[in-house]
Amino acid sequence: MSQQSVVQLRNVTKRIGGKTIVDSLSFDVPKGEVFGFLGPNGAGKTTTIRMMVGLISMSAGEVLVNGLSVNKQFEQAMRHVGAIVENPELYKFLTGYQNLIHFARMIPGVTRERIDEVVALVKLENRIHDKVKTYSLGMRQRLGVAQAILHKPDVLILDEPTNGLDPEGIRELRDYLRQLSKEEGTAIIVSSHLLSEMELMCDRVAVIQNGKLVDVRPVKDMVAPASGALEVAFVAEPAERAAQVVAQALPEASVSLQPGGFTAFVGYEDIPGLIRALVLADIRVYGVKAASKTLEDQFLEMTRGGQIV
Ligand SMILES: Nc1ncnc2c1ncn2[C@@H]1O[C@H](COP(=O)(O)OP(=O)(O)OP(=O)(O)O)[C@@H](O)[C@H]1O
Repeated sequence: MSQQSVVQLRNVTKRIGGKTIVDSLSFDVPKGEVFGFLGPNGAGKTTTIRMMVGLISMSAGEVLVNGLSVNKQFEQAMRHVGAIVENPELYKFLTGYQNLIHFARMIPGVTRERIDEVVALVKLENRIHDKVKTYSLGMRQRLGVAQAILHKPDVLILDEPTNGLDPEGIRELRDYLRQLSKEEGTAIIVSSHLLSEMELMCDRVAVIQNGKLVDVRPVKDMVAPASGALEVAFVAEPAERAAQVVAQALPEASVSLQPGGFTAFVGYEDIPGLIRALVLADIRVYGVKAASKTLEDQFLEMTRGGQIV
């Protein structure tokens, strides 16, 4: 992944009626990254996104898109941005394809080939010539994304894109957003209050609460600690002897006995060897699973007491 930043937020602040709703947010999003903007309801995600796309003004700070200031060079900056902030505007009595042709007319240089390309990217080939009124919510949203990326933006910004989608729709969204970041190098910023989705969809996540940035971290660091050691729970009998076998095989594993088994801090690559050592020592192994904190646990800790929906 290139480290070139497509989007830069510098101390972005929004005050409304003496209340600070977004408080000096700063982060960078590089090319090709899927970046999650995670926070409980009312944290300030939508307000931040609205400032990023120039729908509302900032009280202080700056947003740069490819180095262009959203404040001072709005039109040039927006040429590199695709966004769905409110529901995408679609003509329900036209087909998906007719909708795309309509929007393409407003953007110089969009060819029929590009339209076919975006239709394939969002996997609407089979239904693109049907009327939008027959589309499911997920399909409408895909058409919205197709429309937002017609001009090959360097960044695509989606506010709560999974809202109202069923699990299948969420999985599809995740797949084509990943593909878009990979194939077109598009930086993607998605907001959500749903942790499990961010974990699967994003490379990095920024956690925001009460308008403040609590943390920005690669998802893989949230799932596995930086040392590479995972806390793994073994269900094994007899537990005491099992714990001894592991402690002998891996003295640094800090094994602790639990009812019906034990937990140990081990490298991912150590797990098969440990299972083998246990089996060779005639230990009955019933289960092995990661016991590291989930992203959800960490998020709850970070936003202690925040309203999570
Ligand atoms: N125009 C406004 N006037 C007063 N308060 C506002 C205004 N716009 C937003 N707020 C407040 O700012 C806070 C942040 O709102 P925002 O919609 O950005 O949060 P969010 O993180 O997107 O939440 P949600 O997930 O509920 O959309 C909320 O407390 C909201 O009530």
